[in-house]
Amino acid sequence: MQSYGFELRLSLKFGFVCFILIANALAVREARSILLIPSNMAGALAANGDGTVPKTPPTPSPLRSSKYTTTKMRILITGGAGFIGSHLVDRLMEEGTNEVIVADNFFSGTKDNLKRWIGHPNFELIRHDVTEPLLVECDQIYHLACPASPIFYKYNPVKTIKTNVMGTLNMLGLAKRVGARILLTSTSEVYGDPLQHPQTEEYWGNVNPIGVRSCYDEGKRVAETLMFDYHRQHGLEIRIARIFNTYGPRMNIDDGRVVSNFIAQALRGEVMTVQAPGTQTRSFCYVSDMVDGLIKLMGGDNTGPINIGNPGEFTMLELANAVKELIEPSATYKIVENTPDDPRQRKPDITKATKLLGWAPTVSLREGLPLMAEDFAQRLGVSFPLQSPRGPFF
Ligand SMILES: NC(=O)c1ccc[n+]([C@@H]2O[C@H](COP(=O)([O-])OP(=O)(O)OC[C@H]3O[C@@H](n4cnc5c(N)ncnc54)[C@H](O)[C@@H]3O)[C@@H](O)[C@H]2O)c1
Ligand SMILES: O=c1ccn([C@@H]2O[C@H](COP(=O)(O)OP(=O)(O)O[C@H]3OC[C@@H](O)[C@H](O)[C@H]3O)[C@@H](O)[C@H]2O)c(=O)[nH]1
Repeated sequence: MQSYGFELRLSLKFGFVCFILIANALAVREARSILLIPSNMAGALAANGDGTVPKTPPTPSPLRSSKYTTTKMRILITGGAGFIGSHLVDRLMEEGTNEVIVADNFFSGTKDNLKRWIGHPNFELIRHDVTEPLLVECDQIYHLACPASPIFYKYNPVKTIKTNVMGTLNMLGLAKRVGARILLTSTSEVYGDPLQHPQTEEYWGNVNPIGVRSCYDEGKRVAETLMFDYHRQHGLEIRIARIFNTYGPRMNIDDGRVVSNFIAQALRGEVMTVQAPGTQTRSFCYVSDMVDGLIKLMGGDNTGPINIGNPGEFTMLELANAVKELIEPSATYKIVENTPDDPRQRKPDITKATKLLGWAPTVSLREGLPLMAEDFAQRLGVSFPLQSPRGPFF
């Protein structure tokens, strides 16, 4: 009897130990299943690496895939009546395979910049403010609408930030609706007064959030944020160009930017206004190089942001001397007061543009300045003998 009791106690103990072990194993597996990522998700998270699951892009209009109706590429350019935009229109229209639609409110652009194309069967011009929604069937959107000159964007700062935020939201909504690829012309100003020099796209910037330039600098930063949020959330095909200072024919003569100011002042026989200290630097990209870069970015596979600019860096005093030498030898300059928050230095690192887009600027300052001066002279009704460039200036 005693041995029977012993055996019973032993088997009860053994059973209890087994129960504990099994319960423990189940608890551990349950805990792990809560923590472990389900296998079907693992790939997705790995794909984005940021916890979001990639979305398929919105479907384009059925016309895009129609077999019998051959449509041209329908390209919307907001801000297409402006300086860069009108050169982009020229290039896309000259390709002959596109239908181009410009939406512009003519705040800083003019119809005059587009007179060559008005009435052309593949061209349409709409007077439209992008802070209001726009419904247009299209395949690509170049979103350039925003005043670029500090004089213009500081004129109505609230409107400038509305244009950058609401305007970009409206264009992203349109792109999502019609399944269009959208390119934003952002700016080197997203780096603010850079502490990194030259600036790479990984640099987060040094921007004053409440200054007189913030409507533009922060507006463009928010525009970039919105572009990436639509990309991550809706799978939109986005492209972001961070454009550095660009110059060339068709800039507003009274635009207030440094190259247009110096050339107009020299041609008019006025003293060039070098804003203090004059040792601050910029890098200038000729407009035809800029347009090449934008088209390559839109046609490529990289979302960006990608710096597009000319790494040739020089001070404002050097620029004034270049205008004196190349445009008007009798020109003189004076140092005048600068505006708040003016960046002290700016120079693009264009490694990504070169490697990913196969792009690099081709027009030197020495070649570009006279071409711009010839355009200004003709528009100002003054004579300007175009001197042949005497070798690369920078
Ligand atoms: N030129 C540069 O050095 C430079 C540098 C960096 C970034 N960018 C960017 O490139 C783009 C074009 O610059 P740009 O030099 O041709 O300037 P721009 O002022 O000549 O052209 C801007 C165009 O947008 C239009 N526009 C402005 N607000 C609008 C609105 N709310 N709705 C519709 N149209 C509107 C203007 O009328 C103008 O035609 C801008 O987005 C600018 O921020 C330019
Ligand atoms: O008459 C002038 C005008 C400007 N300047 C100086 O020239 C430098 C460049 O000023 P600009 O107004 O031409 O242009 P910014 O560099 O301020 O902005 C420019 O580049 C960034 C883009 O996003 C902007 O759209 C473009 O305007 C500044 O240091 C300014 O102080 C002068 O010395 N004299």
